[in-house]
Amino acid sequence: MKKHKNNFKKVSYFSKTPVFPRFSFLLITIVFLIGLAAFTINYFSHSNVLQFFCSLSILIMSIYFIKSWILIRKEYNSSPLKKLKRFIKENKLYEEDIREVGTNENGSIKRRKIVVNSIYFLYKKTENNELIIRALKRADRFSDKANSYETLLSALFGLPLYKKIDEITYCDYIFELVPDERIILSHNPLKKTDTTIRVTHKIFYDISKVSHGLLVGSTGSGKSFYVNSKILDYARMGAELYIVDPKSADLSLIRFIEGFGEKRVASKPNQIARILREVNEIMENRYQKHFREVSAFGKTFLDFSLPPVVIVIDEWAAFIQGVDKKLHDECSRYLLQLILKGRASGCFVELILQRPDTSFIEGAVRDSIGCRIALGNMSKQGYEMCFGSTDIDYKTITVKVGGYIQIDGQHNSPVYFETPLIQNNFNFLEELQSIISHPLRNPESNRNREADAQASERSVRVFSIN
Ligand SMILES: Nc1ncnc2c1ncn2[C@@H]1O[C@H](COP(=O)(O)OP(=O)(O)OP(=O)(O)O)[C@@H](O)[C@H]1O
Repeated sequence: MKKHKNNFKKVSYFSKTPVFPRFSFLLITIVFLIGLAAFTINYFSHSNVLQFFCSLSILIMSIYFIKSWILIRKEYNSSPLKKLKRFIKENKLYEEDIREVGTNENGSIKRRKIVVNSIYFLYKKTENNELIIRALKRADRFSDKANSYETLLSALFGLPLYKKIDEITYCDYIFELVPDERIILSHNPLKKTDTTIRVTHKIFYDISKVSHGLLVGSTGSGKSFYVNSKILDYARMGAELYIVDPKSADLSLIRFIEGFGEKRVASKPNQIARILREVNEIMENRYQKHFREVSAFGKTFLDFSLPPVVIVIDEWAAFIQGVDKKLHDECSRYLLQLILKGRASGCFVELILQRPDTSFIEGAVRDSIGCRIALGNMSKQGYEMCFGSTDIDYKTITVKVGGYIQIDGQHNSPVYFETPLIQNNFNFLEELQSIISHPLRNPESNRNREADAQASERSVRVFSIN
């Protein structure tokens, strides 16, 4: 079996069984015969001690070899190589042709069916415990169907398909050997701060590389619970949080937490516009102060110890539809600026929508959002508006907190995941309060926090003059 580039191993109809499993039976037989010969010689010798030790070592050796042989065969039989070879044969993924192979005794031409072409698969197991099966598209009769084996391959390996990536020259089927697990939210004493958002045990990202979030889902799909877990992650990294909750629902209760109040939590249109303006002002102020010189090239807010500033906006569509044109245009402009310009300065938007609609969020803006999530079942158009057009078959979501996620730089198509579990005894507001008042919350950025506060106060003054 040939090794392909990127550590892939190649399998086709023509692949041979590797040497060890192929000759292991022969090896065992040889060992057994040697043992038998030794036993016979030993039997006819007259020393009892020699007889005993010889018999014992023969017995141990035989057991060891038989066990190794069973293990090798077992490993080989369950290997992707053996399974894919069987798959190719049973599904006739090869081409035969009748060829002349000589002459018969009576002089007539001898013909035989021989295999002339086969589908080619590559496979590898990754460090993340994923099994990648790659069906090659070699411009032959197997190319058209290379992207249609998900059900068969799932059955072959007894694993659900995790991801499928359809490219011009190949189609990758990715299976998780160790399934991902949900995080269980629990009281988590702050030990150190970093800029990671944790989604599941396997899925997480750094906000300095992946900025902004879009969360879409119908009512009851788990959006608010999921955004709570994101808010805690942001709070742990020392972020300055602003909450926009036009429905005055659960999120607006954050105003009762010390340090939030009406200044940071808005429900009424004018308050919402003020908060959006304030965060824009902070962003512009940071650009003026830190990013004007050429030395700032390639730097981000982390290089200047600036805390992230995050604005969480629940039900953007409901809000923007219900305001007059002036406010609509103003708020839309602020949102757009933040999404397009916010990353380097550390100003981020977490946008929550009941359904993705291009009238609320345009394709180009959506594409600037690094982490996009659709919770619950959605129509094809719904998925398309959230992730752009992809070639994946979204499975029916039966678990309430299940959905699809696509993170820039990590996934080139959406993958299934389940949001962190929030148990009944977990008190989100208490946890947020304990994080916010923790002394470890990014002490070195306090100075910059003050500068931001001055900027936002200036913005409030401008707003009240307006
Ligand atoms: N991560 C979770 N852990 C535990 N329970 C959850 C989780 N997510 C959702 N639920 C359950 O589902 C219910 C609905 O979730 P949630 O309120 O987050 O939905 P939603 O999408 O925000 O709905 P709406 O748009 O109506 O506000 C919750 O009250 C809770 O019982």
